[in-house]
Amino acid sequence: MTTELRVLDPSEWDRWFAALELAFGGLAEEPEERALWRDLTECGRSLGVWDGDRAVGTAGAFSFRLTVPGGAAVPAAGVTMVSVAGTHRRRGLLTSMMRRQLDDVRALGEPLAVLTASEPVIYGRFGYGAATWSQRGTIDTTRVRLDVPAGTDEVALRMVPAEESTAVTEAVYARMAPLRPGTTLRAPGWERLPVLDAPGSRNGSSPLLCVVAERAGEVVGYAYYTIRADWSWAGANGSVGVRELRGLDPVAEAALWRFLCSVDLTTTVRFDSRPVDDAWQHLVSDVRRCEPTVREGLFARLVDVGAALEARTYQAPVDVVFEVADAFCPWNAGRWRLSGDAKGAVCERTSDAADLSLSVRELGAAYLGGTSLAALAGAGRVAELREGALAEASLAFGSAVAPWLPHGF
Ligand SMILES: CC(=O)SCCNC(=O)CCNC(=O)[C@H](O)C(C)(C)COP(=O)(O)OP(=O)(O)OC[C@H]1O[C@@H](n2cnc3c(N)ncnc32)[C@H](O)[C@@H]1OP(=O)(O)O
Repeated sequence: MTTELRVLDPSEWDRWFAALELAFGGLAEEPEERALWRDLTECGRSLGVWDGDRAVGTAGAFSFRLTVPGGAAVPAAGVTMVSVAGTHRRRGLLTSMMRRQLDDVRALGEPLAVLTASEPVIYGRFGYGAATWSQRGTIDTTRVRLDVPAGTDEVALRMVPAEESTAVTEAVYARMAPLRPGTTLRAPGWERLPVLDAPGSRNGSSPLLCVVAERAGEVVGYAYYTIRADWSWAGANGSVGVRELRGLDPVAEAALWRFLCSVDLTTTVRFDSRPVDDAWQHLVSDVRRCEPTVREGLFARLVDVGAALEARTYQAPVDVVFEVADAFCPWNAGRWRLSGDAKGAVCERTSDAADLSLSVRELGAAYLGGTSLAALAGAGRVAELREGALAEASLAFGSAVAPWLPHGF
């Protein structure tokens, strides 16, 4: 078998994307969604593996900026659209694309690469660690009350056609993006993602709906949602599905939750992706009944350990030497001294004795403050070589606001 790995030429996009669709189960994306991904694909940094004129491997990268603890927006490669044809799997094609991609990311000077995984087992070997967590739940609105804060009645709610909503909702998104680590800053074009609404993807739900929250004429939040009607002999049993909900302050957010929990003829509100520290858990009278469950969201990979660790701040003073193992990107391997606090940090090579030993995968997991170094040490994945260093670093790496990825890519 002879295959060629090369940068994607825009004229090859259809064949390249069809290979991706086949690897993901063979269903073609809805035309609206396909067009969006076509427009967003950065061909110059997308890779294809070709067997003759057949695409057998695909891997893309978006030029993101990602909020990190402290609020900086750090350049990050958003790894995406990865696939290998069933006829060519387990022969190292993925490994060859990951090799080329991480070399390219390094050459571009992006300190981070991030991705969401179809299967979490795939990417650890390439140095990616699970860095953010996401929560789903179902509020049974027939049994669960919402206790909203004072002032909620002063928030006015207005329905806006989803297709006309993005100027308003993106402005809210942009104001909130620096506040939560793990959030991508949305470049032009990405505003189409939250309002994708192909009829073929609705699965019996309504078209996408948008409600905007306002106080004294100012927009203070929004929610995108759908309604699925359902009737039984006992009456209406419909369900609200929350796609996005964002309030600039707690009262605005509570007003949106209250609205969604009181949609007529529905008995449940379902959501698939909320931060693990989200306020809804404290608004409801019975969180247990909402059956919250958590899973990993964004995986992070430090492509340049020094630059990445300097780009964020630390919530407590820290001065530790890491012994980093990184077989896939050996330029990161060795000892690094990190000295920092809430104002900034320096991370440089050192020959001093190591305080903590770990692989770059654990550093990626801990990087955004959503996975604790102490917890990783509890699983044997971080070794403490100086007493006290683990507690010091684990505290410093934490984040007052849980990191969270608000949308897929
Ligand atoms: C960011 C994203 O886009 S996530 C989307 C990922 N894509 C998919 O899930 C689509 C369906 N799957 C596929 O296309 C392929 O199976 C891929 C891309 C996951 C793997 O491609 P391959 O070319 O077969 O991987 P490759 O041969 O380089 O394997 C590298 C190693 O990973 C292991 N591996 C690869 N995929 C998997 C998997 N799904 N589960 C467990 N191990 C895996 C291989 O066994 C191999 O291990 P080894 O180094 O110990 O021998």
